Amino acid sequence: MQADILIENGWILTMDPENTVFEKGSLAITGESISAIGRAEDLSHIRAREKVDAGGCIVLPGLVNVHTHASMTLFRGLADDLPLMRWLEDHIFPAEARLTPELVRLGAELACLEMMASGTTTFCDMYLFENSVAEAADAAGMRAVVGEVLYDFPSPCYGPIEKGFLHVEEMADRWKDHPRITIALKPHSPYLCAPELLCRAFDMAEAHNLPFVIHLAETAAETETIKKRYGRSPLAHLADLGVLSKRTLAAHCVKMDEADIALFATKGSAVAHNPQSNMKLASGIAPVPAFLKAGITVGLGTDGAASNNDLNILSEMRSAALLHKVNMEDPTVLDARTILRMATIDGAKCLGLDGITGSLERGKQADVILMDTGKPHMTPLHNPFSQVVYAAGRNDIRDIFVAGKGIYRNRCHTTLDANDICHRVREAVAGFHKKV
Ligand SMILES: CSC[C@H]1O[C@@H](n2cnc3c(O)ncnc32)[C@H](O)[C@@H]1O
Ligand SMILES: [Zn+2]
Repeated sequence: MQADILIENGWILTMDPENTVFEKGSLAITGESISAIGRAEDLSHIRAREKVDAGGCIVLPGLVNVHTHASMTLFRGLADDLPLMRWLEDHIFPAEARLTPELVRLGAELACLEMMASGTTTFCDMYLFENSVAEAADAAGMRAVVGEVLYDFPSPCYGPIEKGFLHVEEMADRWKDHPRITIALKPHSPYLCAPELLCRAFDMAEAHNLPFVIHLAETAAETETIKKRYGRSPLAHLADLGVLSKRTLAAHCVKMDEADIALFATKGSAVAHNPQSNMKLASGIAPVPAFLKAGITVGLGTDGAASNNDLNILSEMRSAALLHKVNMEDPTVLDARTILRMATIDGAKCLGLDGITGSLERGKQADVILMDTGKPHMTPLHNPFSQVVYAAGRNDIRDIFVAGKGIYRNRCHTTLDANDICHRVREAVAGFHKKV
């Protein structure tokens, strides 16, 4: 058999339904896909254009960041240590009024650099001027689910909401045949979107068979507002409107009680859990163990870099594991395997992409990362799941492949010019500050 790339002798965590592990395994890539995977000795007959020595590496599916606002890298550190509403209304919304498609593209490129260097191959983004984010993801060689944010007030991107729906139609048409970019419907939240907007966005998602992504139940203030306005919890309000289904991904879900969770589980919707953003904005702790018990799919997100302040899913995994253990006073909740599934195959499920990514299986897209285990903090290596979740840092990521293409090799970006982008961001942000 002839392959394009053969990754040899790595400790492979497939994240397939059985959590199959090959302690000394190989993985062959032909074109965009995984053409063989198994024990190294069983695949030694495979010839390849390029052989990649993964000795001393853990080989994993690319990580999936199910909730971010990539271009908010531009606002990293602009305003910290504030609750959500003051942070948004006093600092972030005024800064965002000055955004342009060019700035959003630059911020997204910076985000892609950071995400790739920390093992992320797929991300789900909601922001303004999202065509620019899709272009950045495309140039980076990453996989992305992108959607223009919709809300009741005029957007700096499309103006009034009527034009917003037209804009989303155009985006869906522009990117419909792209192999790595998916468009989604992304109304901001129940508190910034009227029921008519939510229903229309959901109907459009149904008509185009696209994901429907929304912020939900992020804070106590949101619950209070929605209860006052509609007489029910944010979750019950969305259920009433009929916008919860298998295509719905709800970000945060911090303020959900037992009744909300039971109702949510019947809809087959998924949760994007953002532990670091929720901790930093002091929003609260999402009841993730209860979600899992109810059979709800949960993926991990960073949220934007202005409320985190990085885009590192590896550290998000560790935070999620530790947060829920201490919250439940139970060290057995969210074990390392469960956490790694949330950051890989369950993340892919949240985005409707589990048929093509999220695990290393023959026929799936070759979205693969190699993690170096040679450094002192990674030594010794008793259990690779534990090592990835509790010990690894982003500097341990050595190589990344998306759809069979090496987009980060030997800790160097191959698709984007990191020095140039960082330089341009510094310049753009200096000018931006002067205008504020
Ligand atoms: C998400 S794009 C639209 C809008 O939402 C703002 N935003 C960023 N982070 C959050 C969050 O955690 N909850 C609610 N809204 C958020 C972003 O700055 C954009 O203006
Ligand atoms: Zn968000």
